[in-house]
Amino acid sequence: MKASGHYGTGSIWAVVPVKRLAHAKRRLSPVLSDAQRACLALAMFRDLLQTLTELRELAGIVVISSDPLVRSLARGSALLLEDAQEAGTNAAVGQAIRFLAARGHYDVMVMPSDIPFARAADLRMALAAQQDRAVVVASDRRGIGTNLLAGHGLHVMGTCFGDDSFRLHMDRICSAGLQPNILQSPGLRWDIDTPDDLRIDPRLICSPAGRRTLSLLERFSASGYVPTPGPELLAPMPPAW
Ligand SMILES: Nc1nc2c(ncn2[C@@H]2O[C@H](COP(=O)(O)OP(=O)(O)OP(=O)(O)O)[C@@H](O)[C@H]2O)c(=O)[nH]1
Ligand SMILES: O=C(O)[C@H](O)COP(=O)(O)O
Repeated sequence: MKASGHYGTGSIWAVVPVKRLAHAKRRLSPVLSDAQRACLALAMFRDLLQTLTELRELAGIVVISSDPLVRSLARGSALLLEDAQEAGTNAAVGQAIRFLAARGHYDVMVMPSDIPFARAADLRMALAAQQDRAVVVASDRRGIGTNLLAGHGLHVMGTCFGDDSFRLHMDRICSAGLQPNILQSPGLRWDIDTPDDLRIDPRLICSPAGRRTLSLLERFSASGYVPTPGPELLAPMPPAW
């Protein structure tokens, strides 16, 4: 494929849709200003992109966005697709996975841009779990949303990101006669959607992933916009990490 971007040795393409920053994270508007939400969305995306670029096991990364800043920061690491419609997550993801399928790339790993704590090890697990006729799914920590969906031929199955997406994806995988492979990993479970999600799990604080996001949240908290994190935030990671 002829385009700028990051190209590894594998066959699976990572796909990340990114909304225009000015419209991002509306559910955080009770606690963060417009500018803060845009900065947070950008920090989370950059953390995830950095981790993805460490994964030589990927074929490459596709970022689909109309946001000029997102596009300029991703240039050089990802293949950029313009999201002219801006018609929501599924439309953007659909465009990206059809683009790849049309070029003979059927293996994809789709993630929202708000999972900054996803570690390279988590994503490697997802890549390894993606086998023939298996679709890998990781939910958010509430078991309601989908933080990762990976499989072969997802452009045929389609995606159902949005309300209750984990259940909808599971239904769709089963109806398609595919095998759901559910991935449980703390780094993948923590997306940041609501004010409650800003109280970051202490186990994530020492994670190698999410550094920009954490440092931004610390700055917000110092300026009094979000609840000040307690001392538990500095607790060491448990041995499992
Ligand atoms: N390219 C593109 N990405 C989108 C669009 N809508 C949402 N996304 C991305 O899809 C993922 C899930 O987005 P949402 O939950 O709808 O939006 P959000 O900004 O995370 O949060 P809210 O505004 O609070 O709903 C994130 O990576 C978004 O940036 C869109 O219209 N185009
Ligand atoms: O289920 C979903 O739609 C995903 O979790 C992505 O969206 P989010 O930004 O709401 O996490």
